[in-house]
Amino acid sequence: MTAVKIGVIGAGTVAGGVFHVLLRNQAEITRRAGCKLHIVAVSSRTRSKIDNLLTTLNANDVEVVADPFAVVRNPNIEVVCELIGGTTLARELVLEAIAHGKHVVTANKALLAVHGNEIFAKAREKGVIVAFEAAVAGGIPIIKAVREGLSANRIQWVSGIINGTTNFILSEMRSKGLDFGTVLAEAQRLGYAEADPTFDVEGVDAAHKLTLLSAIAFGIPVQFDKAYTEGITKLTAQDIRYAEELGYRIKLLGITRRHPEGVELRVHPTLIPSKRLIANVEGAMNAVLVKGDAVGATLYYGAGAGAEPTASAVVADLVDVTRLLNADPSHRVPSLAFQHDALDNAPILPISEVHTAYYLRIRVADQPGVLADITRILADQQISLDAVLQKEAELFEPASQGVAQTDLILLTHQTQEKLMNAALEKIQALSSVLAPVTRIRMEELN
Ligand SMILES: NC(=O)c1ccc[n+]([C@@H]2O[C@H](COP(=O)([O-])OP(=O)(O)OC[C@H]3O[C@@H](n4cnc5c(N)ncnc54)[C@H](O)[C@@H]3O)[C@@H](O)[C@H]2O)c1
Ligand SMILES: N[C@@H](CCO)C(=O)O
Ligand code: NA
Repeated sequence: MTAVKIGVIGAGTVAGGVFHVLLRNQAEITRRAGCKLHIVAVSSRTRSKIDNLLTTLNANDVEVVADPFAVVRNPNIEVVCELIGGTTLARELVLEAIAHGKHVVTANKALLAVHGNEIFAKAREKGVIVAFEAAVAGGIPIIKAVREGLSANRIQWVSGIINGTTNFILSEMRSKGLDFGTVLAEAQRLGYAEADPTFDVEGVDAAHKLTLLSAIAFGIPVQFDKAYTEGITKLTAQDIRYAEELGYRIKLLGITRRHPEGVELRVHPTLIPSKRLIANVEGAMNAVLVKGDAVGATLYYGAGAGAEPTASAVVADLVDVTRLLNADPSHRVPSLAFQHDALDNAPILPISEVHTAYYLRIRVADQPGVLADITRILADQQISLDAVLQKEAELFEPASQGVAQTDLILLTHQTQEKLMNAALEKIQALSSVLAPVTRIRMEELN
């Protein structure tokens, strides 16, 4: 075999990166793969941009087609690279490619988090590979690390910054004092954001990736519908500042942890001690901590979004597929790391069952007894405090009759979320509590 024939679907940010990386490093990649990786066709909705790219790269032998089904049904193509995103057309195309006996490489975490069980099952039936390194933490080879490098371990938990857009937004808000909208627009311009950026800022993209990480870490089916998902849109500059004063950074963290009674699967803003390495991951960079019983804690860091970092993972998968083209399917690494008939049916725990510590910001009337009322309610739920901070009193607007108000910041020890919910309901009902209580979860990550 002198070349493996690849069809690319989509001609956006990641596809552009794939063309650049593959053509620039063609000789080096061929030496690794054992034969040339040849893109024979690309499907694009529009012509001018892809034509310009191919001309610039002197890749005039690549056929440009409008219909993506012409790629997946092309008998000449052995590997389909799905880079359009979304879960409807992408699902049809990937299933059609598999039905035609083609291997698939995809960067599409939404597709696999939602339809992964179906897609992996069909791929197994047809004896083809569905590779997805680019779908989680962009260029960081985290899928390979967890699925292959840590296969001796009983993995205890995985926790990570796995959305570049939100990490970029939080970093820029904290360090430059920029507002949310300005930074989001910049993340979109830089090609980090999803086609629908609410997937980024509401934590959905991170939950897609966490679902895949959880599946390969614990050998469970993908269960995105059971993930707890909270984004960064309600975070205020004030909370970012208070956290900083207390020695913490706020990051959008994905956390999946195994317990005897089930698996935690949650994405939410999280206070992390500033001294932790992961708290200092800035911009669109990602970092994933994986704790195994034998290896201990391991940390993987790198670019989580952007054209060429993501292309790095896509092309690595293309090399893997090429090396395995003639291998017996039973010798391949299983899609979800564990043998398909050995998956665990451990339940995903509802967020109300999760144990964590909390940062609470409570806007109160600055009068005697308020703190005592709040701490009594917390004590009634067996919640103990780690720290209390009272900000300087300020005056209400004139309409509020000049009542002094202040922010109480409380850091609690670990408790169960349902106990905290019960306490917060009572705290919120106090007449001295003047605004909705802000609650942000905290993790020590050790
Ligand atoms: N941008 C990143 O940093 C990044 C990183 C990791 C994974 N991903 C994933 O990679 C995939 C592609 O992302 P992107 O950033 O390149 O997106 P993009 O919007 O830049 O590109 C998507 C391409 O698909 C094409 N497309 C969309 N719908 C189509 C349709 N119905 N028919 C034909 N073409 C269609 C678009 O025209 C565009 O060319 C997504 O699944 C995304 O989640 C992106
Ligand atoms: N929108 C995603 C792209 C990488 O998956 C992010 O910002 O992380
Ligand atoms: Na990756």
